[in-house]
Amino acid sequence: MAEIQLRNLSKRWGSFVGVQNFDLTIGNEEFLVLLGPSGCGKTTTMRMIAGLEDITEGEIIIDGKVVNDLEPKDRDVAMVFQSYGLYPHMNVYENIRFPLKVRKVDPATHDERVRRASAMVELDEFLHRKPAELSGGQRQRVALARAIVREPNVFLMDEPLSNLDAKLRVSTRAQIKNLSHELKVTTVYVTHDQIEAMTLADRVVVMSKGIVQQVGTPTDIYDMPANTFVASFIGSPAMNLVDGTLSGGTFTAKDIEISGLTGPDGPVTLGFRAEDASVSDGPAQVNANVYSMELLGDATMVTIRAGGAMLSVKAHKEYRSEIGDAVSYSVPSEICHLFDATSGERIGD
Ligand SMILES: Nc1ncnc2c1ncn2[C@@H]1O[C@H](COP(=O)(O)OP(=O)(O)OP(=O)(O)O)[C@@H](O)[C@H]1O
Repeated sequence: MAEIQLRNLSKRWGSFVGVQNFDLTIGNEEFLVLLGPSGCGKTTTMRMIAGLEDITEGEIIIDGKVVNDLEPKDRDVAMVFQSYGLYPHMNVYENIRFPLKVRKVDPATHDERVRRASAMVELDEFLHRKPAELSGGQRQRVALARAIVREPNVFLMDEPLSNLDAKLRVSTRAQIKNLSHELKVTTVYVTHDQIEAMTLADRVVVMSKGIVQQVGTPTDIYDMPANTFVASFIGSPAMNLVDGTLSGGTFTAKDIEISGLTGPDGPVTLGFRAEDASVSDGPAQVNANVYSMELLGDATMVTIRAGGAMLSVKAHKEYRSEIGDAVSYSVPSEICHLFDATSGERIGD
């Protein structure tokens, strides 16, 4: 159990900024996900917490103690990486036991601890196997068990699912969620996959170019993106964004007119989610021609080009039309988000 305080944390290599002024308290037992595109500074932040990367500026405080100068081994954090880092010559049992030996934990307790950790990730039947005799998912579970067996104060997980195929990723994700519920260990989890972030996190930190863009619960981030970067990074498909002009509460762009909005007159970016709008037979706010139509099984995604942007709406699964057909979208003002045209920052609630 641990609270982690990151106080104005920065990392620079020469003039290149990897992470800038990261300031956040991670609560005891919280599952925090660092989310962002490749190169945004997620791994660097995690490596600073682990003690694998020097800090240029700022402080890391774990349970009230500044750990900036502590060696990784003295920080009581366990890491799980995307490459499993298993020892090929050791069987599963010995791989899981290894951290206990290194840390000189009382040998009398090893067997019970290894068996408890391996049971948690359902590896009981594979203890005698070598890593080469395991599937990718099983190897990743050995890596998880090896972190669990230490009973650390903090788990740090860096894209632990990225080497697994899509199906295995979903089941292992559920297992991590279940484990974190059972173990109640403060966890920092790095991913570029927004679905992983949304499903696992108590809170998500969205990062871009070394800078924190928004911190919030998955619902906060989905429903109230702080800026156009977050809006376009979260959700599948991403939020529709279109540039236009707001005047007296009415947004206009080519083929689009939406009234009843609140915001200052002038250029703005309007956003709405595909599932919040609908294809309309009656009077509608967006009128254009179908650019593409994709059958998703549970819905039909209809995309048009309007206002210089591609805009998608989820229609009923039985909806059909042809490319080029005229189509209308109903986009009520209540589902719309407004962003400053220059800074991309959210306007109002
Ligand atoms: N030792 C280093 N020297 C110089 N630049 C570095 C070094 N390590 C990382 N960087 C740079 O810092 C930035 C952040 O890297 P980081 O690994 O934290 O990104 P990330 O968000 O984890 O990306 P990914 O998802 O690809 O792992 C990148 O632009 C990277 O090239």
